[in-house]
Amino acid sequence: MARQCIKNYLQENPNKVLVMDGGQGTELENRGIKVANPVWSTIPFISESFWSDQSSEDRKIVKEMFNDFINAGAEILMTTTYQTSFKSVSENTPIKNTKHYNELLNRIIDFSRDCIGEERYLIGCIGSWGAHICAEFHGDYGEHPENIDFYEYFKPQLDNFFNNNKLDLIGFETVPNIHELKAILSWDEKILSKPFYIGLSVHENGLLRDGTSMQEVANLIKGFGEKLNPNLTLLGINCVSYNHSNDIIKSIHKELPNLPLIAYPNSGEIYDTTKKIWLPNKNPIFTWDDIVKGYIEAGVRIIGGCCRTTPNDIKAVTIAVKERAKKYIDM
Ligand code: MET
Ligand SMILES: [Zn+2]
Repeated sequence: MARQCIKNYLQENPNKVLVMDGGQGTELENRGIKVANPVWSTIPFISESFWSDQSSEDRKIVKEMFNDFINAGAEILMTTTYQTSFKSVSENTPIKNTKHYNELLNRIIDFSRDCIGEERYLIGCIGSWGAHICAEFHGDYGEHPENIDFYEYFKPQLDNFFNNNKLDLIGFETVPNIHELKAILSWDEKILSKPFYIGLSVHENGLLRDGTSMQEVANLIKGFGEKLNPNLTLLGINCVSYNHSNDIIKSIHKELPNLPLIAYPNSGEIYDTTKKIWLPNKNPIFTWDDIVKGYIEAGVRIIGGCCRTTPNDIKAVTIAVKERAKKYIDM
């Protein structure tokens, strides 16, 4: 059965909350893929044996990851293309021209679609501009972020993703800088020609990583008025602190009460950039049930997990979402 356009689906089913998958990059790492390189979780797809050898170990690992997220309840899953911009790929792999780049993206999308089946939604994941220089968690884009040609950077991936019918939704992830947000919002329906969302990278203190308040973010969006691209389907947060994510979501909902939201926080563990290890979340004051409850009350329509969240986390999200749905029906 053909999938309904996700924007229409969300509008026609106002009480439905979709469960998303978890942090693929870190999950592939957990399963033995060495992702520590500039193209990160794209790495398994770069090797020719992934495509030529049906029994390749990496192929099995990626497939099993998708499978485990689906078994945990995920209804909408992502391509593992966070670090797959043309710039990152062409500077760090043998793929140097747009023809080969498009072949790579098409292969990844075909493979991901095969893994998740026809009935589930597939998100084409695009890491922020800052991702290619590891700036997505501080948002410092240099002295003149207003002069960065964001469109030139994103164009090859946008041209591919927005024209590929196997993708239902495009996700701009971990956007930490207001100039980048402004640029994405300025692209019209000809460029961003199908449903998309923007996942903001927000600090524990509630500000965008570059220091912009959520009120300023909202004013920027409201300022577009009628000119806002109608394909902007959801706004939200990803890879933000698990413990603080409810407050952040509430602050966005307060400013933009009519915009559907998406939220997928990280596991709450802290990455020690010096030692390059994840430190435990010493203070897990909330359960997924608390988190999901708060999200749904604040207009969140898609809930999943980002870095270091596993199929077990997604299982907990699924249970919490189902519990909420039951309560809603009982009311
Ligand atoms: C640094 S946030 C990364 C998000 C990405 N979707 C992943 O987990 O693979
Ligand atoms: Zn993440």
